[in-house]
Amino acid sequence: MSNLDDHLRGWAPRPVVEMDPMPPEPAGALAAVLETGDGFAEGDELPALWHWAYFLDWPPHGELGDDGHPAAGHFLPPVPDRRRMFAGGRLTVTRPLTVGVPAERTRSLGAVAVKTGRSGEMAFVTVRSEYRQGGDLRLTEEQDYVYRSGESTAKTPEVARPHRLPTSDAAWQQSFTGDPVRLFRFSALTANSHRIHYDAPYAREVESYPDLVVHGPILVLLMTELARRGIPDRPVSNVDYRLRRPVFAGDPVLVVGDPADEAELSVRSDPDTVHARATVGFG
Ligand SMILES: C/C(=C\C(=O)SCCNC(=O)CCNC(=O)[C@H](O)C(C)(C)COP(=O)(O)OP(=O)(O)OC[C@H]1O[C@@H](n2cnc3c(N)ncnc32)[C@H](O)[C@@H]1OP(=O)(O)O)C(=O)O
Repeated sequence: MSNLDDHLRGWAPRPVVEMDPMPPEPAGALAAVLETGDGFAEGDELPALWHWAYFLDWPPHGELGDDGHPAAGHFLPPVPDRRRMFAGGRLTVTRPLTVGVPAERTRSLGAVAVKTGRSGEMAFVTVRSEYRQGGDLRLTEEQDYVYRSGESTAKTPEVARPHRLPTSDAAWQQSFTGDPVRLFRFSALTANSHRIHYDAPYAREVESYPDLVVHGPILVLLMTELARRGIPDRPVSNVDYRLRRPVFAGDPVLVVGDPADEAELSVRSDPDTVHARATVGFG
């Protein structure tokens, strides 16, 4: 049995129910950070995945670890020297959430799996969430987090840093380069205080990344938004995504996709490296 299996044996956090009044302001702030041009008022539908700006955790400062993440948390696994990344997830939209209507979220532990990849032993922890308004199920979501234990060495498989955009003949294309100000604003908007996203000396010297790490949720939102704008007359009904390689601040990437009932999107850099993939379905 592996080290991580030892630490995770018997870990079984109970489900947690939380409420959020769902005011328009966080959606408006996310529109500003992503530059979508959307405005929100009470009664508007929230686009798929924009609930990531709601139900935020703000633990007291003294409860944060050296990495800026909460030192302990209900769905944070008991792994020593825990290092976490967002690895993937799935969303099903039964009906979009309505801005201005209080929502209830029930979170529970889904799968826990220890796997060995190119970067060594990792624990994949899936957190399942159901979102309801007025008692009706609106969203069902699973999010996969990957946890490693111990000192960081060369955790990212070697890949050349991209300097220019790849070419593509995809119907949908959008270029993106993460910069420290946008990353800082997204961290604030999602209450994500992990230092890899806004503290460059920490990201380089402690976690051995070449630069600030672009939040996985930004990449997933860029793909989902490209699809939402590509087929504006059909609502997004499901999103399935996986984050494969980190994107670093200053590195240009191209978000691409083609229209389909189940549209395939990706975030790519040159040389032809896939950083993230998503399948977006429409109702
Ligand atoms: C928010 C937030 C944090 C962040 O935003 S962090 C920045 C965003 N996240 C990333 O940049 C992650 C990028 N991805 C990676 O670094 C790697 O893909 C990862 C997840 C470390 C895995 O890489 P490996 O090369 O070590 O692993 P393999 O590709 O060889 O796969 C090994 C087995 O693992 C399975 N697997 C891979 N990805 C997933 C996944 N998303 N879900 C479930 N399972 C996964 C893969 O299938 C292999 O399994 P086998 O059974 O086939 O062995 C914040 O903290 O809140």
